[in-house]
Amino acid sequence: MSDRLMVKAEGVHKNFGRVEVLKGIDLEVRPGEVMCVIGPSGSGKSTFLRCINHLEKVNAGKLWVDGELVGYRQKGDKLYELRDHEVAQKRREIGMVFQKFNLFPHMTALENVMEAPIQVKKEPRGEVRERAAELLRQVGLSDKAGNYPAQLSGGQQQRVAIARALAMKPKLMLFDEPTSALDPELVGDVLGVMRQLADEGMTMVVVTHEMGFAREVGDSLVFMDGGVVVEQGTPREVITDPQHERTKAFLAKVL
Ligand SMILES: Nc1ncnc2c1ncn2[C@@H]1O[C@H](COP(=O)(O)OP(=O)(O)OP(=O)(O)O)[C@@H](O)[C@H]1O
Repeated sequence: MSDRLMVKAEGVHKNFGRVEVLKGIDLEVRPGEVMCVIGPSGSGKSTFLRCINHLEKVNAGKLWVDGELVGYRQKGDKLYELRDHEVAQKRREIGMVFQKFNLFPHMTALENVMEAPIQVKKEPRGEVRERAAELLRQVGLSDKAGNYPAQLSGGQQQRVAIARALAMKPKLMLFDEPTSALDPELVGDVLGVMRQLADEGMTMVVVTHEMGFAREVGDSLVFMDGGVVVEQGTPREVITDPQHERTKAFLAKVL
C-alpha cells in the first residue's frame, strides 16, 4: 500500500480572535479513503474542512494536501506563502459541497456544471459540455439538464452541486453536511450519488450526521468535540464500541 497521504494534519490550530476553535488536530486521510466526521455543533468540523480548502488559514500546526503544505510553496528548503492566484489554483484541485448548494440561479443545471471548467480553466466548450452532460447522467439528472435551479428540488440541486464540483476533476472531495438542508425524502438520492463516488475510489472527507452512510460507506469515522479529535477508528469500532464518554453521549443522541 502506498504511503502517500491525501490529507495530513499535524497539531492544527485555528482561532478566531481569542476563540480557539481547533486545538491541535492530528489526522490522516489516505487516497481513496472516505472519512466521515461527526460531532456536536460548534466542535470545529466545518472550520477544519475550510482549512483543508484554503478558506481559512491555520494559525499553528501543519496541514498537507497530497504532500503539499497548505498555503505554502517550497523552493529549496525555503517556504513561501502562496499568492492569491496560487491559492485559487490549489482550490481548484479540491471539490467542496456545502449544506446550501448555491447554484447560479440564472443558469441551467448543465450551464452550472460547465461554468468553472470554461471560465476558470479555459477548457474548450465542446469538451466541457460533453463531460457536464455525462456528470449529470451520473447523478441521475440527464432529463433536468435544461432546468434552472428554481425548477429543481433541493436534492436535485445538491446533485447538480456535486456534478459541478466533479467537473473540475478534483483529487479530493469535501462535503459539509450535504444533506442537512434537505427534506428527508430527498436525502437518499444525494447519499446514493456520494456512495457511487466512493465506490469509484474518490477520496472524501464528509461532515455528516447520516450515521447509516458513515457506517456503510465510511472507511474511517472521526468524532470531534471542542476543537479536538476525541476518537477515531473504523465506523464499526467507533459506533459499536466507543471508548470515550463524550463519544457515547453524542452517539446516544444521533443513533
Ligand atoms: N469566521 C468565523 N469567525 C468567528 N468565529 C467563527 C468563524 N467561523 C466559525 N466560528 C466559530 O467557530 C466554532 C466552530 O464552528 P464550526 O462551524 O467549525 O463548527 P461545526 O462543528 O462545523 O458546527 P456545525 O455542526 O454547527 O456546523 C463556532 O463556535 C463558530 O461560531
